[in-house]
Amino acid sequence: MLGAGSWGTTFSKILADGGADVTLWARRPELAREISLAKRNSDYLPGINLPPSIRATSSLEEAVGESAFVFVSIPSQSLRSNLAALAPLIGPETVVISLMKGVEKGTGLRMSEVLEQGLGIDRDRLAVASGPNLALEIAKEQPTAAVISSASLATAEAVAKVATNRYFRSFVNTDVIGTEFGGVLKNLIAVAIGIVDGVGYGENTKASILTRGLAEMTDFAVAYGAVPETMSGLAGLGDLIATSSSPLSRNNTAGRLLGQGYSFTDVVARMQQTAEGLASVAPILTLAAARGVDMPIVQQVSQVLAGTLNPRDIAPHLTTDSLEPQGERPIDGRKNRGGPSLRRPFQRTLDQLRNGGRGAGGH
Ligand SMILES: NC(=O)C1=CN([C@@H]2O[C@H](COP(=O)(O)OP(=O)(O)OC[C@H]3O[C@@H](n4cnc5c(N)ncnc54)[C@H](OP(=O)(O)O)[C@@H]3O)[C@@H](O)[C@H]2O)C=CC1
Ligand SMILES: O=C(CO)COP(=O)(O)O
Repeated sequence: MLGAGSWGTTFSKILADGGADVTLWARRPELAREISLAKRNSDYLPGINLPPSIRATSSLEEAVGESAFVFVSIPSQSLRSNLAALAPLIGPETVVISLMKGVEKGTGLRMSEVLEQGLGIDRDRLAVASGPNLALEIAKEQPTAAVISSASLATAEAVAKVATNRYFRSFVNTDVIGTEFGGVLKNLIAVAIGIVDGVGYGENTKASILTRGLAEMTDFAVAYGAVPETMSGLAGLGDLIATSSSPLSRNNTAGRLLGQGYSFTDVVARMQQTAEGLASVAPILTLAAARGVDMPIVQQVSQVLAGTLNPRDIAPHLTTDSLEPQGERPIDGRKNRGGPSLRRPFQRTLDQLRNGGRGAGGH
């Protein structure tokens, strides 16, 4: 496991409790020592006892060793700078799994794409893990599910097998794009929910943003090739609910501080852990513009971050001039407007009545 923050350490516990032999890489030798000797990570998981079998080291070479699986859990924006040192250590059969939920600033690449580029390994040996996975709850062994996704189903299944234990269950899919974007996009909606929470707005506002946020996430992910159903699964809706409703979420917390009137600079200074959503807003809006996807919620989050929109005025679900229920539709990626799911059958019935039962347009 590369990265001894809250998620890397918790995921190491998941793996060790499932019977795997785990070595954790912490870039600070003193943290590696604490984990190895005291079986504690007091910086990131205070009060949690780690499995006795977990070892930690500050040597990347020692951590990777002959491992069959290399999990990566560091902040997204720092991934690329670590790959030059990692690439020569990865064996020809090693499977590399991203636990990260961000896109790279500047390139807009997903983490599995950065890994593919930087390590030069085949997609079939890459996987991503995502889902409603607040680290501290899992570290306390509260029952949780996740999704492991890979272009190769066999790879996803092999990873899911090691990432399953008595309190943690991994499901599989092959929709890497949807699984990965689900984890990125829900962070942005969780920031928006945090903002309105910080302002003091209530459940109607939050439910409106949550619901419209899911539609926005689905439009974006489908435009980039995701399977729509992934957004209504653990990596989409599941993670959106967990992250938007928990004070444990750093993205939600960052949003709440913004809603309380702190500036972006103040929020970053106050956050002791990674809030990925803050760095992903700009690249996601660039990607959305490139495919013509409308993202009013993420747009307004970006304006609050820039200080150009007062958090009290955030109402992204009200920013349309049209009275049509824009984009309102079942979570299947198709809009109702002119779409077949709701309007067509009703239209046909009216036309049939008008035409004496001969159907729309006389057909
Ligand atoms: N925490 C959670 O509940 C979950 C987090 N995730 C994702 O996991 C990823 C990691 O997050 P998380 O563990 O929470 O973050 P934390 O802030 O808790 O930990 C970050 C870790 O990365 C290390 N790190 C920071 N900068 C660098 C760098 N430049 N090079 C190498 N290592 C670095 C830190 O080391 P140091 O201590 O020395 O600074 C620390 O070990 C994120 O993408 C997040 O979205 C996914 C699911 C759940
Ligand atoms: O990804 C997470 C839960 O699934 C963790 O969310 P935060 O990064 O907002 O804490």
